[in-house]
Amino acid sequence: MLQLKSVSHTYNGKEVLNFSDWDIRRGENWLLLGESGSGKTTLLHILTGIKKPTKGQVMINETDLYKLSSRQMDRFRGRNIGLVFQQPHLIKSLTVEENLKLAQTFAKLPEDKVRIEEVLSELGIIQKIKSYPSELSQGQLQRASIARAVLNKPTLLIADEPTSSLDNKNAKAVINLLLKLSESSNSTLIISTHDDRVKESFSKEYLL
Ligand SMILES: Nc1ncnc2c1ncn2[C@@H]1O[C@H](COP(=O)(O)OP(=O)(O)OP(=O)(O)O)[C@@H](O)[C@H]1O
Repeated sequence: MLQLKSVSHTYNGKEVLNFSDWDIRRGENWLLLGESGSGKTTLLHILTGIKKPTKGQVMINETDLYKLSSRQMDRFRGRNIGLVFQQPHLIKSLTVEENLKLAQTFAKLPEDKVRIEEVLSELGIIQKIKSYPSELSQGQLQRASIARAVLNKPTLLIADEPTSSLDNKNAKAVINLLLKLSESSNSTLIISTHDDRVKESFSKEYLL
């Protein structure tokens, strides 16, 4: 479902990052590992349509990502790719529910309150549906941002250092949740991490 072919990226004409080819099948779970500065963030941005690589091709579900127009890209990303960041990126002036509605609107999908309630219940934060991000704990915030990422049932779920700001208990819960959600929707999961607490749950690794 995802192929990375002959991809490299050059910053300022000198910093060259070469990425080995990567072939991911639907439903697989992968860890993206590499030292600081090895290019993990760059690669995640390339995989999610945020950064066009200097060379090479990214195919997701038979779509050549960088052949899409920016409009098509926004729609494709909203429907096919769920992103979880290190720090939850929710809009502070909107409630949890409004943040999720926005994710449906961005993907040009109809507003679906039932789906929003379903996801928040699954993640154990339905009681926070009308709360603002500032009223949530760190663990709840991370779960709200996971809710947003999985809302549109993406075939590819990508998490960039999702556990680094969490304590052991929340880190384990978040990993188990990501594994469970990706399994139940048969989506592919890629997690970039330094976190040893995460490594034991995965067998496939892409090393930078
Ligand atoms: N906008 C930029 N301009 C120039 N060089 C950049 C830019 N962004 C990243 N780099 C360089 O590219 C390399 C890879 O950076 P990247 O952020 O992808 O690494 P990383 O593996 O995510 O690191 P970390 O784990 O520390 O976040 C680094 O040497 C970095 O200095």
